[in-house]
Amino acid sequence: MPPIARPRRIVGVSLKMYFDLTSTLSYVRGVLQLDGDAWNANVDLFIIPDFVSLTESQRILEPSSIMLGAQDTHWEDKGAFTGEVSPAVLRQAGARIVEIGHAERRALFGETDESVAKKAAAAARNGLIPLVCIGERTHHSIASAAVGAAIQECKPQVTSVLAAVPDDQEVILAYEPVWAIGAKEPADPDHVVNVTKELRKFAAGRSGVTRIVYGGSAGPGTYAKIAEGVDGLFLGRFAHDIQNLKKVIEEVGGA
Ligand SMILES: O=C(CO)COP(=O)(O)O
Repeated sequence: MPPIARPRRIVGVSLKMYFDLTSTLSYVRGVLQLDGDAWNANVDLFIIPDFVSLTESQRILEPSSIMLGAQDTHWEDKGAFTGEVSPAVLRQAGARIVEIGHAERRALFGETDESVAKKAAAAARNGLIPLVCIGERTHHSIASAAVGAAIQECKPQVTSVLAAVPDDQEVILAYEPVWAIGAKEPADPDHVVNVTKELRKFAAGRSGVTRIVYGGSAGPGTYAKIAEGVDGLFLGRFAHDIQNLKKVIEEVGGA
């Protein structure tokens, strides 16, 4: 059998709630300067600022191929849902991707597999690519047990989402072990490769493109060690320095 073609690689950054409005927009302008033929050929790039910065970010990124994302969505398109943001409005504001179920939202804001699946369906319905964050909460010290435990915890997170979106819907799965987020270093590369190889099997047979990226203290030097398992990286703090982001894009595009 010929090897299964791997999807196009992708790198993304979530700014979470780290920056104020001015810093966010100057970051987005800085990233725009990185857009160029050298890496465009191999890598997709996305940025996820806070909701308020979306429309201005869209104006900045308009001439580029850089995709804009939102950090969350509501599962209904409109109605009496004070404080929530509609996926239809996100699309109108220029978002192409919507992040759903980040570990911080699951831990701090009561996000569940059920709400994540409903949000993924809402994203799909509105022409947005769901970027669904999954990952185990506990770091097992025995490496051999850690992979099985991670798969067990991630399986319902993945399958509930894939059951909720059309088979041909493009999906990005971000494998982010909770214990590796906000840490000094990313998770052990062997662990990431072993877990993501198994996760890919849950999406086998889908007709829609399913990309798997790794997140959790990722930065320059991370991708090469885990390229066997993932299609790219989802960055947090270590992309705040735009030169680091540039290095990562070059590494992912060239690997
Ligand atoms: O949560 C993350 C991306 O969604 C990763 O954040 P850090 O890279 O800052 O750990």
